[in-house]
Amino acid sequence: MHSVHALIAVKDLARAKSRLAGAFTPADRERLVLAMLHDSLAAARQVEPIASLTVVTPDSTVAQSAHEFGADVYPEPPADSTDDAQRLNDALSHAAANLRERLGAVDLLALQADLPALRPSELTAAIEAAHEYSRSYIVDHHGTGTSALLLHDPTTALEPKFGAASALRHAETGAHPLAGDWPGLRLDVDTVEDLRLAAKLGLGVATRELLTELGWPDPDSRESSS
Ligand SMILES: Nc1nc2c(ncn2[C@@H]2O[C@H](COP(=O)(O)OP(=O)(O)OP(=O)(O)O)[C@@H](O)[C@H]2O)c(=O)[nH]1
Ligand SMILES: C=C(OP(=O)(O)O)C(=O)O
Repeated sequence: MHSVHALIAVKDLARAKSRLAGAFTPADRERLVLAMLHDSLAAARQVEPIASLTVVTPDSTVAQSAHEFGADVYPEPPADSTDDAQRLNDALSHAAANLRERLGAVDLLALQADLPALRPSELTAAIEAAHEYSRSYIVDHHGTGTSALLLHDPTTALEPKFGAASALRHAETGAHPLAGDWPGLRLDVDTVEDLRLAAKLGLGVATRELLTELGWPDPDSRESSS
């Protein structure tokens, strides 16, 4: 069984999921970010090859929740850049380098934190498929983003290229796109439409319970989506 160490990045809660600002109050949006993180971690924890789970974040509330959800925390060093994607990629690179300094040239997985419909079986299959390639990635459901980047090469760095058009940027830097019928693994939630799709697919417990408590989706949005 190949083992892999997983990294999950989450930015400051106050700035997170800005594309959901029209649908949720700031406090509810923060709860939703934590619920989706919880479900992503809960699914990842059931994946046998995942030897450790580390949440990379500058936010103390996220860090506390990550500990409660059974993950390790890598406190993000002060940012060198004001560019969001650059900050995210720098944070992941630092955390990846730190893991390899401590543990040797272990296999790595950078996984999105907003995968509330993720199934452990999908991630297990993806990790198995990734063993064929030195660096590989999973294209998101839009076909343009990346829901996970996997590194199985002791001599190469993770070189994360998350952000706009990251699927293309991962391809351009030599990573291999993994093929597989993994709808939950590909469904990163950034918009209300994504959330509806994830609800149709089947949400994890934390996100489902929160949305039920918030009365979401409201009757109007249900009508407009049918
Ligand atoms: N640790 C860390 N995580 C980040 C940073 N920027 C983004 N992320 C995380 O990376 C993932 C993708 O980020 P984005 O798409 O930029 O932000 P988002 O919060 O998902 O959504 P929007 O605000 O709507 O763009 C999310 O899990 C973010 O929390 C950062 O500077 N540091
Ligand atoms: C950062 C990314 O995701 P999103 O902006 O969709 O959360 C990405 O796909 O690289």
